[in-house]
Amino acid sequence: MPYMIKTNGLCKKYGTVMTVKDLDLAVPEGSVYGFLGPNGAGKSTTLKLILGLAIPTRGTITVFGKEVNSRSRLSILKNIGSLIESPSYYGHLTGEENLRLIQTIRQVPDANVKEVLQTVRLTQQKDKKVSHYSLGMKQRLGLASALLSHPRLLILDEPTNGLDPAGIQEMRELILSLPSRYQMTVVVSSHLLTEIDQLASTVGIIHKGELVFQNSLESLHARSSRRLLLGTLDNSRAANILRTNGIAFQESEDRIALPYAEDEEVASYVQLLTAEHVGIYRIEEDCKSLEDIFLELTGKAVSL
Ligand SMILES: Nc1ncnc2c1ncn2[C@@H]1O[C@H](COP(=O)(O)OP(=O)(O)OP(=O)(O)O)[C@@H](O)[C@H]1O
Repeated sequence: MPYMIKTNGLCKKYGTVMTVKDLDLAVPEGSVYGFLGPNGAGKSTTLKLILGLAIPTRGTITVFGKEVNSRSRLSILKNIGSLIESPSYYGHLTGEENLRLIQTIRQVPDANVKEVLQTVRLTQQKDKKVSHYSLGMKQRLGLASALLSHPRLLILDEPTNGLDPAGIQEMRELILSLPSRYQMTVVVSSHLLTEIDQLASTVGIIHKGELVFQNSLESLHARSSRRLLLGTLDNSRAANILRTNGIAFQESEDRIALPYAEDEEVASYVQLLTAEHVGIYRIEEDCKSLEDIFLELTGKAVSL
């Protein structure tokens, strides 16, 4: 699979603390890569390393198949759009005027300004002063300036932070439309599982600077397997009987957890246990949620 970004053993130390540890990121071309982790996990640091805004302590970064170093950095950066921390603007200028300034500096075709304003749905407000923009509008203007030169790679650090629900929804729809509209790869970081769940095709989960999961969103979902929880009056006897009969199970708090089974199989478990006089008072179906999986991976409750 062709990758837009690959990092190899990437490390960043601040003082004595290893903020990013041995990170092997692999961002497939054309994907929306959701970079998920609790606050302080090292997401922003990693993104800054990729953008050359911080220097790795160890390890390598490859973007567009080229290793990022002091010589290649500028030519690589030309093809990356980014939105990291709050973008700064001239408040006394309009949205369009701000974009025109960037367009001139970056020597991007004139027509791109109109086009990106449309993409981020700011055409109607292009003549308003930016100081009168809402936070959501400012964030969309930031996205517009990141898109101005039609980069092949877009890096967005917590792009919905601080937005209201309508702003979040708008930003989400926008991000989802980008890969096909511009044939670009998007990396988007968030501490919100639900957000990544709605945006990403590939997910990387970082915890305390380490990558604890990296795969497709489907494979993350596949971990949320269904199972059966059995409540019996004597769990240790029930466990012995199941074990003797070669039935796989796990003891889970005050329940016995069995892999999901069809009706007849469930009936046979009941028969087996009741024949041995183990009282069954409850059978329930349970599905490990994405939150449970996140908790397993990071040992930390997820924000929703
Ligand atoms: N320039 C710096 N100097 C020293 N420590 C830093 C620096 N930048 C980040 N850190 C520390 O590195 C750790 C990871 O920070 P980082 O901003 O990468 O996390 P994050 O996952 O993006 O979280 P958040 O969503 O809270 O920004 C934090 O403990 C932070 O204090």
